[in-house]
Amino acid sequence: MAGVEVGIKNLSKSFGSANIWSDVTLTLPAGEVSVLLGPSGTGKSVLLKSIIGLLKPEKGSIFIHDTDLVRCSESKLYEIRKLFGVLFQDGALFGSMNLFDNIAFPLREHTRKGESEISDIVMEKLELVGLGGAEDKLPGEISGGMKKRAGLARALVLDPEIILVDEPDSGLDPVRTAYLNQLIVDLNTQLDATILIVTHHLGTARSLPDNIGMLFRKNLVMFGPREVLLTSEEPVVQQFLQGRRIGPIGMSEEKDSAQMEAEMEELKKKGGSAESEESFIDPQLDPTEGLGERKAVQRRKDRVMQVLHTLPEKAQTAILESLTEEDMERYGISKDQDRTELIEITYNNPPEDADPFGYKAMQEAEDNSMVEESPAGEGEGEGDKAGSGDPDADADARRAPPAPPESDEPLVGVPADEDAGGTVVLPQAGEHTKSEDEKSDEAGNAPEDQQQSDDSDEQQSDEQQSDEQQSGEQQSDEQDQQYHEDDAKTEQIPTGRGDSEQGGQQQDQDQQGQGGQQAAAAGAAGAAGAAAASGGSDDQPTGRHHWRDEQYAEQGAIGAGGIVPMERRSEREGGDEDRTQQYGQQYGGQQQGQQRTGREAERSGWAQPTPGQDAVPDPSGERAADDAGQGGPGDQRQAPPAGDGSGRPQGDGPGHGQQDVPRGREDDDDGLIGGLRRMFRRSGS
Ligand SMILES: Nc1ncnc2c1ncn2[C@@H]1O[C@H](COP(=O)(O)OP(=O)(O)OP(=O)(O)O)[C@@H](O)[C@H]1O
Repeated sequence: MAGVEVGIKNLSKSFGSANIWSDVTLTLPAGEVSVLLGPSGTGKSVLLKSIIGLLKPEKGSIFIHDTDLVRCSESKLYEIRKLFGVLFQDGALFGSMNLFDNIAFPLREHTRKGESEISDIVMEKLELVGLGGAEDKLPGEISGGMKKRAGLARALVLDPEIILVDEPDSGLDPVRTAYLNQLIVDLNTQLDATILIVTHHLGTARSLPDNIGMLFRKNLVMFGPREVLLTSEEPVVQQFLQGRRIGPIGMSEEKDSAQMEAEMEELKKKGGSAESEESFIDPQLDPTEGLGERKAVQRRKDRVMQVLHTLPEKAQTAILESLTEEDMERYGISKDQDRTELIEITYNNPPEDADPFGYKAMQEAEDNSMVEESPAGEGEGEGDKAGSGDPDADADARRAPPAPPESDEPLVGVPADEDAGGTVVLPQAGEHTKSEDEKSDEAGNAPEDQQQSDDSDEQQSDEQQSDEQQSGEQQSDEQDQQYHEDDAKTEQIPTGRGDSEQGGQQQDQDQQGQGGQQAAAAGAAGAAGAAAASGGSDDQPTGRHHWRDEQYAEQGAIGAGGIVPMERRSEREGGDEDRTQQYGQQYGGQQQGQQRTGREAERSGWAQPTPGQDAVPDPSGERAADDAGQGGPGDQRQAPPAGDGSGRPQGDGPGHGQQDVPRGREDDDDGLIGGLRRMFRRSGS
């Protein structure tokens, strides 16, 4: 069983007036490993927390199966979270529990397994991460690297289908990092889980993932197959991947154009060159011998071959060169076919059935979410009062019809700034300075807001800790009530089981200097979770809702949820098949009549030129808008979502997560692989 696809569309997140990122659109392909890069403070962790619903973006959608996490009810969110395993930056271990109990915690909380079974699972996971024999140690007695591995073991204990890992390699020595990376590849091989890793480690970024994305200047600069980023000519991507000082990224995230030009001049005077080193592609890590093949490899190849025509030439060349003889046979490419000619062919005759960006699927899901998830009883969407933390208000809100959208707000599921959404374009050096000023002016706030928000982190964490103390008593009662509101899973969860006590104990440990950072990580997630749950501002946690903080912190920090009962799993799988069929129907001819030009690539952020054009970014989106002939930058009616390059689920493929069979049918010329074959055969003859 493959992991679950995560579709993110036009997502925007701000804290107060400080925008963190806007219009982030990408797909984490089912069962593949993706890495998210970006300078410090660009909001990578915020994105991770948004994906598990610990933070609530103000715009956009996050689709898992057919549920939009941004708008779904709390109980639905709780359910979906069970699919996740999360490792936060500092492991977020309970300082007062030994490693065994830390790792056993989610099993004890969310399953009915007996102690002997729990013990087997815990020991197996400890062995897996190389911590066999350390089960009796307290977090305060082990190294940072061991804490990370223990956190990973805990994230894995419920066999998650989506694994989010925030900087697994920070503070680790290079050898341990290499081991950890190998472990992640092996896990992906064994679990076939969808994995997203935030990292600053270039070796990890180059050798581990199937896909790479990068956040910069409040945008997702790119997201796509690894070959695209690793061969990219975008200055910011090159600078980051080569770890150079010269380039758009400065000490405080970015430089203005004047500073950059001055640096270039200086460099030239010294006889240096501003040209970057030749980009190169490291081989991807293979699973440890004996584990078998990583299923994601073939799935990814199939997917990438369908979007080949949208990728920059260098990436296409790299992908074509990586094909084995078997692959060439699979896609109907003859051995003596010229690579340049192949690129021309894919460009001019893209596979007929491919819907590489899955825009329609997300649109459809959004429409469905308007119809299915808005009614009373679910309590989501704009004006959602359910989840406020007040059981009476929640009950009222669930009974009440959905509030009509405010005039300047989007309809549920439809981005307000449709014309500006979706396109990831790389702002030019200096442009950001201007737009930031403009934004600040518009909001009536100085750019220092961002700094203030940085500063508020610590303060928030302190406030939260004191909230934790105050809200301990209140927690048990309210938590009981909340759990009773949730459906069948209530039975699985022992209510109010000393959680506040654990929070208190952890804090004690922190005050003793043991695991302070862990608590901060868990606390931040919890604070955000509380706000997300209340549907209110997520940057100002209140004591009143604080019992939720701990609940969310646990869910977030400790594997993000409970085990999915078998009957629910089958429900989900069944539902998924239906959806796969639905996608198949949707896409059955959806793209056929659609014009496929360089516009798609251009819109996708790869800066792929139309023939005869230079590969220059289109920062304003004007050229793209011209091409589209209507709308503004990011006109979703014409353009696919930005740069995901991931290929949303296709009719007969595993893209939607539950089928192990390779995408496309092999024995005839139908399906997507058939389309690829026809395309190449046309050219080969
Ligand atoms: N709960 C919060 N309230 C207010 N601001 C926040 C909150 N969480 C994060 N931020 C702000 O969001 C911005 C992005 O933070 P984030 O931790 O996501 O960055 P990052 O890219 O992960 O950085 P790093 O690589 O250094 O870990 C920062 O300016 C941070 O101060």
